[in-house]
Amino acid sequence: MKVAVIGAGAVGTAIAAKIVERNLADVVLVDVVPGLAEGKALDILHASPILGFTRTIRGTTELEACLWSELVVVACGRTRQPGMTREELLEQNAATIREVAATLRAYAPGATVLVVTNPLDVMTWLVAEVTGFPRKRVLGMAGVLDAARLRYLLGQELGVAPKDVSTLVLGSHGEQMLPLLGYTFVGGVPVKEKISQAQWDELVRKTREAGADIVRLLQKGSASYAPAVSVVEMVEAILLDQKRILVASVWCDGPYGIRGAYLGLPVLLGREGIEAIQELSLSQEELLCLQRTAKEIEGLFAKVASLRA
Ligand SMILES: NC(=O)c1ccc[n+]([C@@H]2O[C@H](COP(=O)([O-])OP(=O)(O)OC[C@H]3O[C@@H](n4cnc5c(N)ncnc54)[C@H](O)[C@@H]3O)[C@@H](O)[C@H]2O)c1
Repeated sequence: MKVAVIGAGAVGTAIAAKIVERNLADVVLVDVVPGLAEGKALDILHASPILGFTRTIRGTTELEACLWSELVVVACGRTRQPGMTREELLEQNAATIREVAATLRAYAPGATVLVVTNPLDVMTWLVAEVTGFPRKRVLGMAGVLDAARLRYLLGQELGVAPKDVSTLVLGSHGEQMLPLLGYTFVGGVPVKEKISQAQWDELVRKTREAGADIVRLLQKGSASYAPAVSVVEMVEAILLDQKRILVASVWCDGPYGIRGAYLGLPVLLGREGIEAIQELSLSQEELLCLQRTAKEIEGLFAKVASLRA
């Protein structure tokens, strides 16, 4: 099994390391900076005697090395600077993603592509547009991370292990993310029975700002460890055909009254990529929020398309 990880920065390198550590697949790590991916790959391989993994990893500057990969993780491009929104990365990252996607179309035509690059939903759409791959094979990671951040915060608030908190965060990876109070449970008990609306609102605010808080603290670069772990959760679900139900940025053309947008929805994830979109029962307000978000993301598609003209 071969996985290509494009971008040997903070996120891409952590993803590559976790894939081989878990013996999920052999990895090709690609970066445009000479020596970077090769150096990172060697560093990871030197851990193999201690961690006991047997999968290999190779670093290269050649995008063509993704040849016949079954899964490609796209984690290249710019990160936010303090004070920036993810959307402000659109122009710079669109050019990079176009180039990468054109290579994938030629060299990895059977691959499932998992996008990490921001702004997430629109970059995922761009990969689908340029590759022309069936849309069930092009998806993005954000909802797993946003839910993990909310689960952590709820665990802290209630003094329980974050692992025992479950939740769903739909919509976009940004200001418009939609955490679902009615689908949030602590040890199987609805969280509504444990916290007030004001507490919930505050935790949602902190979740929305979690990425920006890390950017501000780091001053250079953005979150990488939890994003990488979130991506590998999805990689595992795909490679091992686990039929997990996870939130991914996916092409929605009908469900939730949304026609023609990439945004975060719960899906059944397996070897075929997106095997189904789960339709949840939402309040009128939640549904409207999701539909409004889809419209905003569609606006970004148009903006990317105009950049090309
Ligand atoms: N979806 C999410 O939840 C999420 C979370 C964290 C980061 N991100 C995004 O992931 C991206 C990567 O983040 P990072 O922290 O690893 O950034 P980074 O700056 O550490 O690494 C990015 C790497 O991409 C490489 N690159 C640029 N153009 C390339 C190309 N054409 N081919 C191959 N490599 C290329 C750069 O040389 C660099 O090494 C950013 O856009 C960031 O905003 C998304």
